[in-house]
Amino acid sequence: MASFSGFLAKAQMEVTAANGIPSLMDYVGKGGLDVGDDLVVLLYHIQFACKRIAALVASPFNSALGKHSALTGAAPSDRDKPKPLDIVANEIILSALRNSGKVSVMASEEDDAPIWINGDGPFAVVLDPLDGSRNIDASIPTGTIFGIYNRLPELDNQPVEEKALLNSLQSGTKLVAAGYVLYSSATILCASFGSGTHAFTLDHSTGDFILTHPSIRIPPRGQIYSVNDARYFDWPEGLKQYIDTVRQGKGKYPKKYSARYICSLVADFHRTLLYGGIAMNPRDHLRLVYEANPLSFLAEQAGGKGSNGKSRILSIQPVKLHQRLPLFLGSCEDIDELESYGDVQQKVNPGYEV
Ligand SMILES: O=P(O)(O)OC[C@H]1O[C@](O)(COP(=O)(O)O)[C@@H](O)[C@@H]1O
Repeated sequence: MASFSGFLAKAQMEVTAANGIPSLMDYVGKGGLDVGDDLVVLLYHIQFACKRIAALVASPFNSALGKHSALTGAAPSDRDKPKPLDIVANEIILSALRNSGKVSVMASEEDDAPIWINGDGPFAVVLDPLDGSRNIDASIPTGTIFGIYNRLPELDNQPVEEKALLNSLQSGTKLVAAGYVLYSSATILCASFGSGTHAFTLDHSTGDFILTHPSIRIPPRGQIYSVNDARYFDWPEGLKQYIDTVRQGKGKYPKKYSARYICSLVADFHRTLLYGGIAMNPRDHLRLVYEANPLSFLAEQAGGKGSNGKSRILSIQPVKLHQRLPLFLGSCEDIDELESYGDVQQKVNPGYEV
């Protein structure tokens, strides 16, 4: 007799096929967006790596792994040292990118310098393999963020270190594709290839990412601000005034705003993409190359904005791989209103190491 889960899987496959709902791989392939064979192969390997990471994050053994601090040399109180799962995730993605044969260089939050992989690979990939990993022990959502650039052929004859770095420091305006994978109650892969932002939910019964949110549009206005407001007293006057104004319903949108803050960038951004509002970190904390740029690309492709509080994130030329900056992502009208307060970047950061 067929098992219930087998029955469920078959029924779901029939429903998806009957409704013509494509999987990620169908969607990007020749019958869909047709993003090109090289990018399809790369995406196949990235999504495969992220399914492995999703399984690890949800594993009953992930916290046991976390206790082996000898693996990383990190003392438990050392807030910014990579946790073991960050490292495992990094290795999983590196191996997937190598296996794809499509990547010349990978630049990751977990590595001091970019890793040169294969001079023939058509793409450079920047990534944060597991953001928010300090949340894992409490089963709070985490995420992988990635950005994909074309390799710059004019650098091919440069020394390896130099071409690895310069390929990784391309302006966000040159992104070919970007995405994130949210590991939460559902595992969601959200990506853009330069024609809209689309999200796919992992169907655990078939192992496919299924298109669940085609052509996402961020509402032009949200009613939510997302920030760590324990730092209120370190904020500049402009940011204090903006938050005080919208939470009293005295802003351009005459409704009282609500606060939501998960403290996990991918999760806070995902909610903002769907519901609108602003996800922000006003201090110099988040990274331009592999956090702010990919997420700003997704925000813009969904009709929203990514700003450092003064200007467009994608137009900032990176000068260092691990460069940090204030980040404001979300609804167009909310970001415009916030920027009109002028002074919204937190310059001081007393009491916090990073
Ligand atoms: O401490 P803050 O300012 O609230 O910053 C929280 C942010 O830091 C992050 O945890 C990333 O920081 P790490 O790279 O140090 O893990 C984000 O996921 C989150 O949005």
